[in-house]
Amino acid sequence: MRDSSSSESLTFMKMHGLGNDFVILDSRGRDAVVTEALARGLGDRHRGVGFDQLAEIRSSDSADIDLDFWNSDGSRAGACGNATRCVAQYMMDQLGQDSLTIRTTRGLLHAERAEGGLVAVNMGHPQLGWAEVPLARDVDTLHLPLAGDPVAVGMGNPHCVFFVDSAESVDVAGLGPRFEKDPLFPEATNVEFAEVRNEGEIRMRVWERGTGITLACGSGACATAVAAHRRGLTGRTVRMEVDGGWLMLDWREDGVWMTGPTAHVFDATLSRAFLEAL
Ligand SMILES: N[C@H](CCC[C@H](N)C(=O)O)C(=O)O
Repeated sequence: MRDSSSSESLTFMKMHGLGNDFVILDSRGRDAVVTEALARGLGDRHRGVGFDQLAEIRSSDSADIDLDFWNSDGSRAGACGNATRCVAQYMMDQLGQDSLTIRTTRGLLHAERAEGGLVAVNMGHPQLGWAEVPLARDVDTLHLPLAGDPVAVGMGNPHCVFFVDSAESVDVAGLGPRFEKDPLFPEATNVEFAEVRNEGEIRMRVWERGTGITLACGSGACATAVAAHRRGLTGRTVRMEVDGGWLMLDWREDGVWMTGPTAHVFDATLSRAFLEAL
């Protein structure tokens, strides 16, 4: 058995979904290896590998796999839609399956192959009540008492969605961190800036909690689609252009489905020296 204090080397995969990039560790059949220090060390793009999220696959007794997520600052993420799709692609290929069940901290998720080599995942029902998001106090999640009149949506992690006239001209780097740590969000929040182009299409840019600007955020795309529909701006199905490409969102009876591409970039091994220096 390997554990985080071991000096053995450690193999990992680098994958991405629309440029939202991940280091993925396959820890099935062994003890979990990820610690906050490992997440932060690996997440350093200069001295480590670099990723938006780290995902660790674990053996499961109630699904095909269990899956845990970390941000590059070492904090835990309760949900990560694009990493879920990437891991689903890897596991379905490895197991020769067309669908996969995944246990995450937010519950059981279902993923499957979609047309054109894409992967779809049901990210579950959105959390629309203030306590579920979570927010610090009882306010209307559809109109938060914050400048810009954003919407709060939980997707297993918190999201604060602003509707803007032009997503391209929003200062995401300036506004993102300001709202990420707003006291209304006791666990901080991911921040989305969405421009509704028409009732079936949205342009969205994102500041992720614990990571910063990313090229795509799957749970953020789901939250944005839910917020737009709740505001009466779109239907239940939308195409969404993020900085890294396009996602399809569909808020169905059984949850919010997200479909998009995945890419497996390389596999590599961390040196003992790197692990020992953590
Ligand atoms: N990139 C991820 C979201 C990570 C969420 C994380 N930043 C947090 O909630 O702390 C996604 O595709 O859903």
